Amino acid sequence: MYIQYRHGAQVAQLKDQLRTRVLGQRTADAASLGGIDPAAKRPIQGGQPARVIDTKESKVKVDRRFLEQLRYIIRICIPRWRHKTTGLLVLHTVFLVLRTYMSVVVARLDGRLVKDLVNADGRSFLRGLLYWFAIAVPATYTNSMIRYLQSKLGIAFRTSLTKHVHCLYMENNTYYKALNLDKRIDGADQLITTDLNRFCTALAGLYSNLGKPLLDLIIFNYQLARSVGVRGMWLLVVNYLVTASLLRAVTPSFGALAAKEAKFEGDFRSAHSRLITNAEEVAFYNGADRERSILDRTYQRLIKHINSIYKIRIGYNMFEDFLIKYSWSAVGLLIASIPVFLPDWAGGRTKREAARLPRAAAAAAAASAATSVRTQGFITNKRLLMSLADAGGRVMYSYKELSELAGYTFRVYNMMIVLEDLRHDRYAVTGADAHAFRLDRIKGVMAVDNQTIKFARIPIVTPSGETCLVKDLSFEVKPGDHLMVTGPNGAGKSAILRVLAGIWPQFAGTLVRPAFGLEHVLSIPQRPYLTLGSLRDQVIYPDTCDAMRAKGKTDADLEAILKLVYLDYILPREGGWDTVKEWKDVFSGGEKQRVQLARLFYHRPTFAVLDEATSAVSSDVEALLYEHAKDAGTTLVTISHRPSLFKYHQLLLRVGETDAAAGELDWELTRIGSEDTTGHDLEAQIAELEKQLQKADAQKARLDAINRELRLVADAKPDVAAASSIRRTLL
Ligand SMILES: Nc1ncnc2c1ncn2[C@@H]1O[C@H](COP(=O)(O)OP(=O)(O)OP(=O)(O)O)[C@@H](O)[C@H]1O
Repeated sequence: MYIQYRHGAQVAQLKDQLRTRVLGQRTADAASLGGIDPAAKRPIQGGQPARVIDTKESKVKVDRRFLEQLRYIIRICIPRWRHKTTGLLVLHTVFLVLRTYMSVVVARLDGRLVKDLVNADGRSFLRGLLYWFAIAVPATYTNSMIRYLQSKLGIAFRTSLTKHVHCLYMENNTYYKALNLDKRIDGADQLITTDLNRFCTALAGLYSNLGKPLLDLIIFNYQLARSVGVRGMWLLVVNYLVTASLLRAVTPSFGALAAKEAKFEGDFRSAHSRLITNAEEVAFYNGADRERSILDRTYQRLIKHINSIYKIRIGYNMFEDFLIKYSWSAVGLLIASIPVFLPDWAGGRTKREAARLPRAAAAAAAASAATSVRTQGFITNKRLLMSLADAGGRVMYSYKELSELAGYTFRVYNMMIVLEDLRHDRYAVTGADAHAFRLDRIKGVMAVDNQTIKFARIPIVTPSGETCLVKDLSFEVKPGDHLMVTGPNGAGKSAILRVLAGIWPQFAGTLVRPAFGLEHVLSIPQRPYLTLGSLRDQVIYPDTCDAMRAKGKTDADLEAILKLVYLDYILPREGGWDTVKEWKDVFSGGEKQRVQLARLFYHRPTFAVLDEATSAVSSDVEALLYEHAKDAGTTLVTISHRPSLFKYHQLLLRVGETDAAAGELDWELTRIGSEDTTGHDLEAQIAELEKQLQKADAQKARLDAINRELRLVADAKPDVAAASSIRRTLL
């Protein structure tokens, strides 16, 4: 019987019969969706444009955009005030203040020690030394706590961000969409593992590298103002302003350079990952030289870029050192000399100390006391100025770090925005105006019926909307109606399954399918997937051991399943269910496929979609597997080129075999056993027989050749036994 659906009527009927739900709207409740939670995993939707992001690294700098991006990320790191990270920040700040206070105390003590030396006051000097050691203990503790808390802050930022990104990445198949449907980010693995870490380290470092010197600047300036007076302070402020504007003018765009470096690092890493994933194939092809040239090329590009950064840094560092180390020291000495040469300009504290000098004493004693007070003041001021120069220097250096942070912020922010877009099915549509199908105009409708898979006028289109592989596809599979899908390579057979699974967009038409869940539909892909974990984990994937026990299944049940797929021998071979190995390297191609089939018997779905899932399994075993699957009550949807599988199915869907250019539909649905498929069956069987006949001819020719050789050998050496032994060997 020939079945060809009438699309319009079919769709109208569908609409009447089924509770439908338009993608992108969550109007139906769980009950009306056949038991699935509407917020649970859904097929991809559309209708909203993606947010426009600027992906040009060259535009990265410390500006308003950077601050907005940073604010966005920090709000994810610290979502509320009563957060663990806030506690860390407060503690870190306390230690930073403590360190600055210690620096002031040390500067004063230093001045006092030198004064005692000049005065030759041994007792006071020894007392001062005692203070010196006493302060060393809390000072060193403070320093190491600052380093510890900085690392803890970095980890806290990273944990919050990684959790957030994992949530975005793993929900609603975003990881698949980032790779296949939207090209705005490349190397998501590098972004999540390396760039995120660099961002967090830079942010935590910046807080202490910028927060501490800023605090130092305030406190030291106040201390200094009391000593060197207002004019001295003005000189200092002018010095800061001039230096800062000079540095800003000459600083290269370190942010853009850092973002580019991170990208090249990502490319280099992914080149290595590709080699690891495809090591066996490369080895078979002897492709080491070709692969090495790819690795070398990506490495060279990275190194060339890093070298150019180093070269840029030579001139910049020279200028920075000249300004901060030498000019600032000279200005510092000038300022420290104010109380000595211009006592009228000095600050209040210096004047008070000068006033306390003994007036009535002898001239020599007065001169000596004045010298010691001046020395103490100078040493204290010099130390404060050195600390100030150090703090100012660090603030200036931080500008470079801030620029680099801008680079990492740019990459992390863009990744988050894209992932968020993809999670909500917002795609970047490039040059798609010319296409009939667009990701931002998805009109597909989906309904849930646990006993049906039904396509009604659904076009099978590549995700970009560029190529329509199958036009207005319509078919229906009910339990027991096993369907086989055939067609030439690249016709779009697997694409049909991708639309069914909701990982490719359904641009139009109506899809009726069971709720999402492996007990309803299990898809077994072309390339077997083996997960990290024990042998048991391979069979029950994606369930965990606890989930398996909760379902009331035991290891004995799993053993029975292994028997069904003729894999029971692997249990003793691999050392039991708890053995953990890199299973993709342990199993042969056929074994991998049979492990995948074991999952089918474990989950026992209503429908199983097998995409060339038995291509590496021998025909006799394949036949038994199909029989077992059908006995288990699973309805099969098989993609295969093997005519030998026809007999296990009721329906045959052929795609890509008609002349689509002539306006015909490029698919055809027939019932197996009907006149049409019988013809197809016969053709396939004739082709198979012809192939075998050709083989027989080749074997006969080989036999003749061997007999001729033997005759020659027998003529030369008439030893019949030897000749027959040679014959056995040759055959
Ligand atoms: N992510 C993608 N983006 C764009 N085009 C794609 C994508 N994935 C596959 N295609 C294209 O879609 C077409 C159909 O692919 P599909 O995997 O469905 O073929 P198939 O009929 O299953 O072929 P085969 O028998 O070789 O497995 C191919 O031409 C392929 O290049």
